[in-house]
Amino acid sequence: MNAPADSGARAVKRALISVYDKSGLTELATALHGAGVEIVSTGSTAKTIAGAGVPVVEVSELTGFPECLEGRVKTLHPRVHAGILADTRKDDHLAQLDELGVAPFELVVVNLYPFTETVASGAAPDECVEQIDIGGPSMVRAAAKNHPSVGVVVDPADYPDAAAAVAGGGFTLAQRKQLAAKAFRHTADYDVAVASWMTSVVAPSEETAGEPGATTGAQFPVWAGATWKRSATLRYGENPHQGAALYVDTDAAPGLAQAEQLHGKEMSFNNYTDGDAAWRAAYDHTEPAVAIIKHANPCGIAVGADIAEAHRKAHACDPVSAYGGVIATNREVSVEMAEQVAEIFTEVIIAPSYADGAVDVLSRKKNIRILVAQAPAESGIEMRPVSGGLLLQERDVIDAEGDDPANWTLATGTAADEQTLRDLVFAWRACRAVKSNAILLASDGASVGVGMGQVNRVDSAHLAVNRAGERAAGAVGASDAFFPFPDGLQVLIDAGVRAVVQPGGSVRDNEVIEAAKAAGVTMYLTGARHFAH
Ligand SMILES: NC(=O)c1ncn([C@@H]2O[C@H](COP(=O)(O)O)[C@@H](O)[C@H]2O)c1NC=O
Repeated sequence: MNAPADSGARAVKRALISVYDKSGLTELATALHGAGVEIVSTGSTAKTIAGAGVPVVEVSELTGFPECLEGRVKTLHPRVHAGILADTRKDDHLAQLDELGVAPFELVVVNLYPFTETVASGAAPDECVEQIDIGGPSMVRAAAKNHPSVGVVVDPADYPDAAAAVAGGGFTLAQRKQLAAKAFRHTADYDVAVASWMTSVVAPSEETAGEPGATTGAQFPVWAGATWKRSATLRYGENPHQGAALYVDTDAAPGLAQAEQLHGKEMSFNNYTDGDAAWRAAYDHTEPAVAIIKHANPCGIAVGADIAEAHRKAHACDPVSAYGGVIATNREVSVEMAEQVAEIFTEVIIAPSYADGAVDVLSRKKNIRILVAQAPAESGIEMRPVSGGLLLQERDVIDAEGDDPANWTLATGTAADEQTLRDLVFAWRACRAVKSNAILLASDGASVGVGMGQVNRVDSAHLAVNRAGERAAGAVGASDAFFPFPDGLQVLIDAGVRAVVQPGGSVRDNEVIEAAKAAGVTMYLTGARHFAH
């Protein structure tokens, strides 16, 4: 590959190579040597190169100073850094190099000590500290700053292109800029990992609120850093006039953002937000469960003896709204379920896996997006931007004391029989996925009416009852937060709901409980709340 004359290409005569990850190293060194490049290198990198029969100059020969302090000082020397940082477009820099007897480097190849991997392995703090690379980032940053004169390579995947560029007359200026930007991203990722660990683990702030589940300095450090990598540009955002892209958190456990798409049109912005809500809602249940989501709210959630049954029950909740929905399952999609879904216009289906033949059945619909994803994180910190800042909170998971029916208080009515209690537990879990104010009516392990996103609980109750129709009579109900007045509950009572679960905690709990009592409705108080905004 010959660089065009006006491309700013600079012939590579001398390369500095210092890499922890030795993959592809001998091939690169061989290619550089073949192109007439002199190679200078550190300790074990030099040994690997020499072992491949490629001539190499040890960096200690260049500096006249031994690598010392267990490798803490190898390349941190003016003879190295002057060679990297000289702006060879400038005559006075070249003259100074001459005076100092330093030759410039046109190529720097570095990758860093595996700090993140060492921390993840559970290594002791001293060992982690030893894996904080100092000399490597210094060279990378120096070379990236000096990209008008130097090419910098930090990723073994780029070696073949680098070798080709060198053989073709050197990197173009455009290539050196791209490489420099990648190099600064590499050191930025690295520094964020080190700074996060230092802040959260080595020197956490002392404040603790003391309450169970309360905010502590360790959960919410004085500084929070993360880096995101763009993994897709999207056709548009929430609306067609908004541009949008998908980024993946380089340190987080994989989730929907890393899902593999097996079939269908490109995922849209709204597919991702609905998909995330569906994915999480399905995994709020331990039995085979299906959640069907529209605009981040469930139009059907159900559990079943198998996934096909769960899907039938979830779909039956609100077939009108399920049209064009996003479906998620917490179990493998069976062929039986696939046949059912194939009959319904569905935007996206997300599952942990698909039985043999299920994808073929689903793919009969050209556009349905079929995704395989890893189970969502069971806990962790979630972020929400607000103007001028960011809110961080612990993820709301179904594991609070109040989510276990053993800890519920029977406020009034007869204790629920086994099936009723199962339905109450299901309704309570399903309600977590509904935007507040949330009222969810359920029967036989399936939602039958969902009221969501209203600014008062009475309207949510009306919505749930209207959607349930005749199915409200005999159903159970869950409310994501307490009834502030008896009015919302009364709507459910009037529709024939026979048992209700709610957090309790209103100053008017007595009035609410009295209304249930007067109607002969069983009411459990959980003491836990599941607002979702
Ligand atoms: N301290 C230094 O002067 C220094 N110079 C280069 N390194 C790192 O040493 C590693 C390569 O060492 P070796 O060639 O010995 O395997 C590279 O990951 C490089 O980033 C250094 N190590 C850590 O800071």
